[in-house]
Amino acid sequence: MRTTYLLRAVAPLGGEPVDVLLADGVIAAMGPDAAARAGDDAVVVDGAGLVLLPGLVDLHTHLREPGREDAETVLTGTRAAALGGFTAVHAMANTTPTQDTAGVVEQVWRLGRDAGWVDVHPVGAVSVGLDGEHLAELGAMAASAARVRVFSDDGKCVSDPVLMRRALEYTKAFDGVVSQHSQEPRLTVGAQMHEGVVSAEIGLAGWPAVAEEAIIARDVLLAEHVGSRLHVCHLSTAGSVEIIRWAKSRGIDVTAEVTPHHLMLTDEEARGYDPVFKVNPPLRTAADVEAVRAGLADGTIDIVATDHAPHPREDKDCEWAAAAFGMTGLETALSVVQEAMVDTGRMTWADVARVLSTTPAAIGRVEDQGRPIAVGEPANLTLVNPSVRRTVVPEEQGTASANSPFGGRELPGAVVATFLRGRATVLDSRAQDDPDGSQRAAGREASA
Ligand SMILES: NC(=O)N[C@@H](CC(=O)O)C(=O)O
Ligand SMILES: [Zn+2]
Ligand SMILES: [Zn+2]
Repeated sequence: MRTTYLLRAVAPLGGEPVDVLLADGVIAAMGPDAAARAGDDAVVVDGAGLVLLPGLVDLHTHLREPGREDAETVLTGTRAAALGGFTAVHAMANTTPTQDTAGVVEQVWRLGRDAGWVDVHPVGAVSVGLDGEHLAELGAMAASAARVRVFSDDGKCVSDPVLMRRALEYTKAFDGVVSQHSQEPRLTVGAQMHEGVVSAEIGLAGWPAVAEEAIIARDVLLAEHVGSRLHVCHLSTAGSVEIIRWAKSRGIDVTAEVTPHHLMLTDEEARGYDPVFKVNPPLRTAADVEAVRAGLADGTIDIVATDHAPHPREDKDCEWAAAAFGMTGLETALSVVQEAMVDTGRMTWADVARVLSTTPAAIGRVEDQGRPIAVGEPANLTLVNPSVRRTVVPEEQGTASANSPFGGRELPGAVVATFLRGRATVLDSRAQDDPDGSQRAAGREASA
């Protein structure tokens, strides 16, 4: 028997409070009907003051399995995702072995299904072993059980324009999209942080904005020439926002993402030489932060994606130059977006639903996520309390790694509950462990 939930007086997209009944994996009723139809055994959630959002969808997560289970596994990473309010994640391809064949993407997809915390959509590599030279079997990954639609060599740039052109051409056949990590490799040899005043003062090799912008400019022109769609990963500079704005005004089919950390943090953080702030692309200037916030608010930037990049202690607790690039983000993303965009009056909760759920689902061609909050829709939902503040303690998070750049900071908002097809993966802000997997199995049957 599956649990039903009566959410009392929750505010869909921050609007008027209403009762919502979740039963049999779907939104069964809304309004006065909901309480009337709830049975005596329904679990009642007091939702006064809480915002109900469609379950969040991340287009850019590193789950690290297979190969770096010391940093994260599909199980720990997807539990972290559920705690962050996500109901689906796209798992990046830079695993070991690389997610460049139907076999490997199916393995990751199965691990995600068996874990049951969120839906896992593996990203397929563009090139074999991310070698940047040989096109991977994109069609076989698309046709596999994992139904791959997003392809990326993320971590590395598809810098060869001929390979990029071929990938853009091939993905058209199955409505896929190439998600580019825009980093001109020759302009960033040995780069450690944003190239600017701070890098000059503290003596770290710079990663110039033009290394990102040159690739984005090239790729939007290639996408126009080939007539295919393009997605730009973790855009980080004011110039990149300008190029995307221009491309969209020309009718080029391009979408772009920004990470929570690029919406909040600047290169000033590097002054303490703490590698927790070392990331690709690097934290930029305050002017860049303002530009990406403006770009997200006006729709030039389509989505927020976490680029959750867990690393074990030994790869981060070392000198800056030796440390790995990347920071965790699944469990702070919504709070950072609230602080940077909602509490500043630049976006509404409906906008948050668009940039963290509806549009990422659309870009990834995920049909049962990012849906309207309406009767009959699958109950993939997130319940948020925007009125609380909490201090981030990386060691207490669900992720297996502690490299959060927000450790020790106070952020607004908390995920109270996450529902995946009507089943609570998170309730009272706690992960709902289900050791025998019975509820998860029930959820799967209902969704099949
Ligand atoms: N963002 C990062 O700094 N690191 C990512 C790779 C990537 O997203 O480019 C990782 O895999 O660790
Ligand atoms: Zn990247
Ligand atoms: Zn990444």
